[in-house]
Amino acid sequence: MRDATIKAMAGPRPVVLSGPSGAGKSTLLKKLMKEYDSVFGFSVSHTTRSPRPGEENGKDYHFVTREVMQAGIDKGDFIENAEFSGNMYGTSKAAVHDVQAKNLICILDIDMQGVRNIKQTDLNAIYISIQPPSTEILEKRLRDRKTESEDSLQRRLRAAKVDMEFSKEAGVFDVVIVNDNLDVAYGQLKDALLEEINMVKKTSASS
Ligand SMILES: Nc1nc2c(ncn2[C@@H]2O[C@H](COP(=O)(O)OP(=O)(O)O)[C@@H](O)[C@H]2O)c(=O)[nH]1
Ligand SMILES: Nc1ncnc2c1ncn2[C@@H]1O[C@H](COP(=O)(O)OP(=O)(O)O)[C@@H](O)[C@H]1O
Repeated sequence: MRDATIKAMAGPRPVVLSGPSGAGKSTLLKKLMKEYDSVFGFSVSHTTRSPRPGEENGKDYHFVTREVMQAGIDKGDFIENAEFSGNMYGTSKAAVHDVQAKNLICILDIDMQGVRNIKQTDLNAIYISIQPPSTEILEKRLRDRKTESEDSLQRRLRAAKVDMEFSKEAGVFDVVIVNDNLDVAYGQLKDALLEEINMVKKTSASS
């Protein structure tokens, strides 16, 4: 077990969303948080990448330098961390604690290294993979998003190929959702989480 302190704070089971960059994780997650704002809370990761237009420090990510991030890792502040496409990303213990302290379902948006590492903890998460319909569609969505340089785009597409294979490994994900039509994919995501959503709603109604 990598971290035993998290368990003491345990509320409802956390949800891990993973999948290739551009598969639609943020889009689906934002829809879910909007519809169920009193049910889900987002685990705000740290990253060394630069903010995109519209991204807010402390809301989308904690945007930090490599030095600050490494110091936090060395201090033991992180549950997991990974290098993705030339940048560092990581989930701090505080990010998960903050959400669980509010008795909300904690959602983590992390890459496949994060999935492997979170599986070693006692977080007892639900693992959901969001996949694109094809690599061609993924590339088009990433290009249309206009957030990446050509180099960053190519790195993400290379990582996507590995991620798409990883999603097929037996026993890793509880649910794999192919995000073709957004409304259909969103419906599948809600279905996968229905039990947890109802549990949180019942608990908050009775308290
Ligand atoms: N391991 C890990 N991966 C993360 C974390 N935060 C974000 N990621 C992943 O890092 C990758 C890149 O994220 P980002 O730069 O926001 O790009 P995007 O996925 O294309 O929107 C995605 O696969 C995220 O799921 C984290 O705290 N830990
Ligand atoms: N089902 C879908 N159909 C068409 N475009 C989509 C769909 N889902 C997401 N997108 C678009 O694809 C791009 C990548 O989605 P995003 O949520 O940023 O992916 P991720 O968070 O997995 O990197 C965004 O521009 C988003 O608006």
